[in-house]
Amino acid sequence: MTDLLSVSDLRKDFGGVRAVDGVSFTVRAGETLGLVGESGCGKSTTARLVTRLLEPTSGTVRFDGHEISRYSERRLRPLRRDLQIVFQDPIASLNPRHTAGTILAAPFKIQGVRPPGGQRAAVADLMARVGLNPEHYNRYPHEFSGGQRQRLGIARALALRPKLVVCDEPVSALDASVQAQVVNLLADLRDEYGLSYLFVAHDMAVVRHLSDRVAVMYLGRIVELADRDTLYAAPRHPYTKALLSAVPVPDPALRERRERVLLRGDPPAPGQAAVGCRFRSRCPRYRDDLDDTQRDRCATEDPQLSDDPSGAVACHFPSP
Ligand SMILES: Nc1ncnc2c1ncn2[C@@H]1O[C@H](COP(=O)(O)OP(=O)(O)OP(=O)(O)O)[C@@H](O)[C@H]1O
Repeated sequence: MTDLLSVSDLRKDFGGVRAVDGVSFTVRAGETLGLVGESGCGKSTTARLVTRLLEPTSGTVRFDGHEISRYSERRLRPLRRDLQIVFQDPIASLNPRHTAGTILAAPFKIQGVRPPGGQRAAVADLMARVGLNPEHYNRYPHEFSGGQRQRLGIARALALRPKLVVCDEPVSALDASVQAQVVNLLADLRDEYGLSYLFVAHDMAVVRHLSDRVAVMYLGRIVELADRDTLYAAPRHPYTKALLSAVPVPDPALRERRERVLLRGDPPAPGQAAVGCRFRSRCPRYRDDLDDTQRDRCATEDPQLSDDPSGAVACHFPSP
């Protein structure tokens, strides 16, 4: 599989805050890479850097053969056809004064694309494909429910059949029952159109459902990256373990068996904890399992993401 997106040592500073601090990953053609972590870890910033809604402080973003990290808006425009984003909050990302029809016709207009059967028919097709009633063509965003608005946001992203869709917390603003429907829609559309996703979310269960591989982010860095099944069955980084232990398990029998890892303390502010492992202030392993010599290593040496074929982990003492 070829890499559609390749991100290397990406950094973004906002004033003194280093929101993204040396992130590297790839998304292969046809693949879904999940990017998961707590609020504030830099997921949204990464999504915006990759889609070049933000310009990186340093590092590179290579999309479909183009190194776009310094591209001007004019040079980006033709590539935007193939590189789309779905936002968390469809209310904020849809113009309240435009009808569904106008919103969905915009991508064709902006790119100067004339769909074979005409624009109106193309928009009606799109609406039907994402489960919206094409008769609601003249409705405004506020006349749709939250889930329907997100379907509209997805339809807009898919209008020009992109290669990569960056989904930035696409279901976290929705009710649980609606979340599952939208996640299933994203899965169906991916299979039908052969899409690749960078799927950004804080919810481990949602990420598991869609991803082929998963990257776990903590304070601006990727701390673990592995195949989905490997990561969920045998997490190696103490932070990944903690995130997984917080996933609700519906079956009480399973709940009994699972060891709970409690994270104590707040994460340090981004940009701080520059010396040593940035997770150690909350790390249950550091606190309970390591001897003084081992702890000293965590306190002085910044763990780098290993390049292990079975999965990469940025920890000096990962679980086997
Ligand atoms: N435009 C900005 N100006 C200043 N600081 C910012 C800006 N955008 C993000 N940050 C800071 O960068 C850090 C990472 O934010 P980001 O939104 O990328 O995290 P996140 O993991 O997506 O969290 P959330 O899920 O809450 O959006 C945070 O400390 C945030 O306050």
